[in-house]
Amino acid sequence: MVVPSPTSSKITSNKTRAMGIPTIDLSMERSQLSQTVVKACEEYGFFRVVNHNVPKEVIARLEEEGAEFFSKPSHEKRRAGPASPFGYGFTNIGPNGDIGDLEYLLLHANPLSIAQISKTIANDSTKFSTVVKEYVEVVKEVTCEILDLVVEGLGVADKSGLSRLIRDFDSDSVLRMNHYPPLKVKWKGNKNSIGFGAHSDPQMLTIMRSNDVGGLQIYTREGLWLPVPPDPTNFFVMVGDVLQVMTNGKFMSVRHRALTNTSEARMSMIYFAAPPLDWWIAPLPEMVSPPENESVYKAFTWAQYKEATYSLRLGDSRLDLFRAQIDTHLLSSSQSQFQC
Ligand SMILES: C=C1C[C@]23C[C@@]1(O)CC[C@H]2[C@@]12CC[C@H](O)[C@@](C)(C(=O)O1)[C@H]2[C@@H]3C(=O)O
Ligand SMILES: O=C(O)CCC(=O)C(=O)O
Ligand SMILES: [Fe+2]
Repeated sequence: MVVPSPTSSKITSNKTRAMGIPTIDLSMERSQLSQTVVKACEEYGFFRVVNHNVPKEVIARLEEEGAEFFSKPSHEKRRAGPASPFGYGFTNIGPNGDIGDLEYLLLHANPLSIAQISKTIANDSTKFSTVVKEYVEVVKEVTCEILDLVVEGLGVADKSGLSRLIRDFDSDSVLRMNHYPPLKVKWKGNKNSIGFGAHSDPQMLTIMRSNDVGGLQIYTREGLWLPVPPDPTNFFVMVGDVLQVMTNGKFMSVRHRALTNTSEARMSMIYFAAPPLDWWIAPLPEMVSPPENESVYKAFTWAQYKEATYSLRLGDSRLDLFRAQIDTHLLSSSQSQFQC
């Protein structure tokens, strides 16, 4: 069932409804669950997941490894950088001049890559690598369960068509740990800064959690930035650009950003589920039938989409470049108004 989060007001009208954060209880009866997941993806592109069965020890172990790494002196952390794209990064986000008040670790989710990069990150690289792999495995399962529910709710014939891409050994999924230190300068009143600027995630689905410090905001269809109350024991799920294309625009990737907190450090861990690089992305057959439901997007590989993503700024709207009929005005306005 889509229900308001405990911190949001009771859903009563269309206006207040938009203000709530939908919560999906994974222990619910399956047919109802799949419909609810589809509804949340369609209406918000964002929801909280509870009763996910991920052992809290797995989360705690990664949290501990992250905290240990980020507490090291800068010169030690820099040995794991620069993030191009994988490794340790700070202030710079991506290759095109985007900046934010954060430091991060960006890792490919493939077990061999994790083992390799861990050597540059931790003194006990075997422990670090084991903890990261364990987290990736459990969060991948949650992702696949959600994707199977999506497929079921949409009435797609190939029941594991989406999750198979994420389970594939060559899946291009990544794991990111962001650390937002508290502001050094204390302002009168509350003055937050931008930790991670507004954007949508390019992949299929994003599964994130953070410690008990707020900062994440999502951009609602009503044009408001909605703060997401932190929930360290549960996950937040976001529709990414690839799922928008695969559903032919029925789902829309959600814009979001992270603000820093003035007094407390925030740490988030985010799994971005992506298909293999050579996978062709196009609307699912059921999303373009009957035939008058034409595809809104051209087909492209994930590698092509990534290339476009990395050639643009964080807040730019890359999907416009892959529309079946490109409006010339969209080409020039793919430089987004959402930069901040
Ligand atoms: C500025 C950039 C960083 C980013 C690649 C990009 O060129 C545009 C998208 C950014 C993003 C956002 C979601 C994920 O955090 C990320 C890893 C991704 O796949 O796309 C980052 C990229 C990055 O930090 O490398
Ligand atoms: O750290 C966060 O809460 C959000 C970061 C984010 O959106 C990203 O890394 O893509
Ligand atoms: Fe993001």
